[in-house]
Amino acid sequence: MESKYHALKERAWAANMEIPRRGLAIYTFGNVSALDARAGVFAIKPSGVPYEQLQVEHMVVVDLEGRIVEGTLRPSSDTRTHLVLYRNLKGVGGIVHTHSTYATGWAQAHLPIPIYGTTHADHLAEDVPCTEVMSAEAVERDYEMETGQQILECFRHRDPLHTPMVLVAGHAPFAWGETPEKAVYNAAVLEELAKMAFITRGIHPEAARLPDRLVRKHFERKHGPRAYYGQK
Ligand SMILES: O=C(CO)[C@@H](O)[C@@H](O)COP(=O)(O)O
Repeated sequence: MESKYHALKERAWAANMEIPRRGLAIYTFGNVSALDARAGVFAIKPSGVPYEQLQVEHMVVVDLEGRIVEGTLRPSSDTRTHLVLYRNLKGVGGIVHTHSTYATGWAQAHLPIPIYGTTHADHLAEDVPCTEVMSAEAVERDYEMETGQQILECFRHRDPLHTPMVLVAGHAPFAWGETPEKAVYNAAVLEELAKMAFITRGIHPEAARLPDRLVRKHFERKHGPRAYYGQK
């Protein structure tokens, strides 16, 4: 008999299949989840399953208490990070974690991605934030939950739906969106912005950020007039 979560699992599976298709991860690096807010569950990629072997029935369904509701495989090792974000970021329907090369490079350097140009401003009106480096105590407590808390700390004064991405210092990027498809789109945009910024800084180490007036112009052209620019 078909699972009552088949549609959710299929949507999460399809979003995961976009990750290697967009060159955002190899083998098992990363994971995508999709939320069914009404049912109070999300479907997430199982841990350690290579994308090319992934099937819809492999997807694991987890409730917002972190309990496995359906699935025979172990959910992604990042499940508790997804859980923290779903519980606290209202309006988020899909979350992506990858180890995409350039964004991971900036995360490993513990640096936000500066807004150097209009390509960046078309998507965000601020630097891509990077979390603080996690303390040894937090690592020992619960690395995945603490990673989620570190991300929330970055968004204490930011609107997560206007800056739907973050670099986890020493680790790699997370991105999200109102839908899993939008979350994958944001993860792909993040990687492209990271690559462009890396090249810009390589050409000119002292490259200047885009002036605010141009940031505002490009962000408004895409998103309409807003009272904020990444800030709550
Ligand atoms: O970030 C990491 C490891 O650093 C994980 O996302 C990556 O290895 C994928 O793990 P899962 O296969 O989802 O458990």
